[in-house]
Amino acid sequence: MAASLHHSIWSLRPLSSQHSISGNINSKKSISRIGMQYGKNNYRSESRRGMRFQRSNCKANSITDVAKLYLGMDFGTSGARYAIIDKEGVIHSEGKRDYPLYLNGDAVDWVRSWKTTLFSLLEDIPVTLRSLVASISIDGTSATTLILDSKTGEALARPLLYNESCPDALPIVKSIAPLNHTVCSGSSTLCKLVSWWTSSDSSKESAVLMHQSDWLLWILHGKIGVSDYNNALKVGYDPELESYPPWLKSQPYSHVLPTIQAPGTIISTLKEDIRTKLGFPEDCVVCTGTTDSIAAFLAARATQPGKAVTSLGSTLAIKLLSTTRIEDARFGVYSHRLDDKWLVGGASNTGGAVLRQLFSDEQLENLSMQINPMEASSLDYYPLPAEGERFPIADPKMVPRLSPRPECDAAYLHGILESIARIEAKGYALLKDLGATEAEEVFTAGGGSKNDKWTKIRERVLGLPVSRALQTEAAYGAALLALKATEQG
Ligand SMILES: Nc1ncnc2c1ncn2[C@@H]1O[C@H](COP(=O)(O)OP(=O)(O)O)[C@@H](O)[C@H]1O
Ligand SMILES: O=C(CO)[C@H](O)[C@H](O)COP(=O)(O)O
Repeated sequence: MAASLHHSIWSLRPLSSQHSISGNINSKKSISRIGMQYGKNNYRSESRRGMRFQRSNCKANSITDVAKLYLGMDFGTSGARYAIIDKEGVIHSEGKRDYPLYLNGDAVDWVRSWKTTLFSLLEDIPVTLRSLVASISIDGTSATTLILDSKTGEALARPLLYNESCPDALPIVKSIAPLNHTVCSGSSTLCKLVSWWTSSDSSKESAVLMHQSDWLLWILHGKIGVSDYNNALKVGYDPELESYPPWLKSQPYSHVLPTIQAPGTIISTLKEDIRTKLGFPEDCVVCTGTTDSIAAFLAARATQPGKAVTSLGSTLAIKLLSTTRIEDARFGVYSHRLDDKWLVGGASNTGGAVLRQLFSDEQLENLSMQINPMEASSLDYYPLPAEGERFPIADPKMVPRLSPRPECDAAYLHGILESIARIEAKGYALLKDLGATEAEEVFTAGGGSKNDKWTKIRERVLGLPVSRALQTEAAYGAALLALKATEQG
């Protein structure tokens, strides 16, 4: 790999040797260096301005003992979260917000929803902690694409989400990119850019492309058009060359591409007006982010090749630490850079979004209790929330398969969980077949990680040790990025 112009952001100090705790964790125990300990999260769910928010604050014995804190924010598929840690990785506060629904005609006004959520979460942070925050980072959903006017900051088109596809642009992208390159997928950021470029009649000379987390960070630091080499992978940036490849730089829209830094690179201080209004310190810096599933991997602190993290959120994203880089758009397989190694994997549209269409979280918990995870389900589904799949089958026309539905809901859920586990197993087998380091252990992040029965089903189907990561929230990984940025200076 080319000598890195980017500092090594991935050699995060392992803050603890233990990566996971098996079994169902319903509380986080942490004895910090300042003798602070907090047990079960005291989530208080309050309604404020009609939006549900949850906050958990550990009560520091002596807050003045904490020199500096680090804020990570995760803008996932169904909601956003924050985590505030100290340099030992002890959590001082966490919070969560569902996205408020704003409509712009028939379309969801995501720009307004995400911006509202950003400031709601910042305001949810206890004022006493805000004054100690030294650095902020944000992760977002990968390939969620915004195109803005770099002069005004106004959006030139509606955001295109991570799982939206622009098949119209695929033939053009395939004609310029290498065979089976990561961008050769309808849901790639480059397909979204080319689709806009070829169809929009808005002004193009001052356009700039940003990903969801880049855009949220821009609101905080004010330097438009800056991204990171994880988010930029799917627009065609080459993290090994540390540049856009010649076949992309020669395109008429190359001026729209953002400048790239390593994840966790300080961009600027927090904007004055936000800082003074919300009570953050003068030296609070904002740094580049990453994608949500990479932040989840960072949170798990898996550092050896063969270790993997499956993010069981609204989607199923798998990340395997490998010494070899692989990519094949025919199957939706690509490699993100992780210092001198590669995070190989892909993201399926299966996952929690399908479960949420059928069951409430409470029903999931109750029905799961009735499942015997050591018994294989004979039901064979391909659970998708809608038409389209990205990995391990890259088919934008793939239709969900969720029938026949048995009378018993517990049996139905068992079949769905087992079918999702089979997709996960197929994904890991595909990575091995394509030459990646073989998976030897899987940690789990995301909302599905709390389901102990599902963990056991997955362990049986994958034939590998599967456990819940010690930290299951991507926001924790983003906070580690913010911490790392300040250590790099
Ligand atoms: N007990 C459970 N078993 C399985 N899945 C669950 C359970 N509780 C919540 N989930 C799923 O977790 C998902 C939310 O996880 P989360 O990581 O917050 O998603 P995202 O960040 O992608 O929005 C929901 O789709 C929900 O169906
Ligand atoms: O499914 C998703 C949303 O949660 C994203 O696609 C996920 O971020 C996977 O993308 P990447 O592997 O680039 O992080």
